[in-house]
Amino acid sequence: MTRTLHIANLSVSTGGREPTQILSGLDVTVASGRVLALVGASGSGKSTACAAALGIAAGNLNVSGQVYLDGTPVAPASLRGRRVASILQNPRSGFNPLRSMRDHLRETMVALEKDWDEAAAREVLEDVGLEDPARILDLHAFEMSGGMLQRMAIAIALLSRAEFLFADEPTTDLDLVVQARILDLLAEMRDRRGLGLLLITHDMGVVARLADEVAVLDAGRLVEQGPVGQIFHAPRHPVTRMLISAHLALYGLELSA
Ligand SMILES: Nc1ncnc2c1ncn2[C@@H]1O[C@H](COP(=O)(O)OP(=O)(O)OP(=O)(O)O)[C@@H](O)[C@H]1O
Repeated sequence: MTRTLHIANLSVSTGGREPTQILSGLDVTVASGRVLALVGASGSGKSTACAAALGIAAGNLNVSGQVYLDGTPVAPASLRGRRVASILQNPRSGFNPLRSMRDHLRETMVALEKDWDEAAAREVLEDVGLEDPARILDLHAFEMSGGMLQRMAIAIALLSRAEFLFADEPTTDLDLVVQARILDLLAEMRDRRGLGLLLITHDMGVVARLADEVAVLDAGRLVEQGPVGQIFHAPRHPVTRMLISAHLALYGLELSA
């Protein structure tokens, strides 16, 4: 059965005397076994959309809209962790500074009603390219680099077996070898376990490699949405065309008219 997470009419604005609209009525659906890429220029509202849908938008923002799981309205906070794992842009914010990486993985296993399994924990750390897992398990967030923490967040998401994953630029700070490995892992989670992935990225190479559907944001509005092949071969909106052109230019290619 296909499960769906429908983010409906999501709007976000700043408060205060002169409010600014950051997101205007975003409507997208993430389905199990599919990857939906949310793309757009810097500042178009991608990260805000992800945080608002998870119920963790910054306190100064006004959020309206509704999230539906398989058609039933749900509170975003009730989805986090178990149903929807997340890998956010700033990985440090996701870790409790007082707890070791072993504690964080243990919590994930407890949530799954499993006993601590050191071998499984080490394996998942190796999967995401964290070498010397025995040492890593004893570390705290302040002892680790941003890249290591990003891999750790991905390891926790892998271990959690959540049905959906919201990943905000999950591979941006990683070297190309680890980046390729993580993208392969995410594809495997989609194909084998039917993970539904909302992937936020500005990297159209990542989109080409992983996405099934693409949604394009411009100044907080959804301006184009479609299957990945259509977006790459027949982009309609100027922003989509700009993103594809910039990507093709990396390979010395041009978008045909
Ligand atoms: N807490 C906040 N208060 C005021 N403005 C905010 C807040 N958070 C985000 N914004 C503004 O909302 C707009 C969208 O930001 P957001 O980070 O969602 O964009 P983005 O598409 O994810 O960009 P990037 O790719 O650079 O991460 C930006 O203009 C940003 O300055």
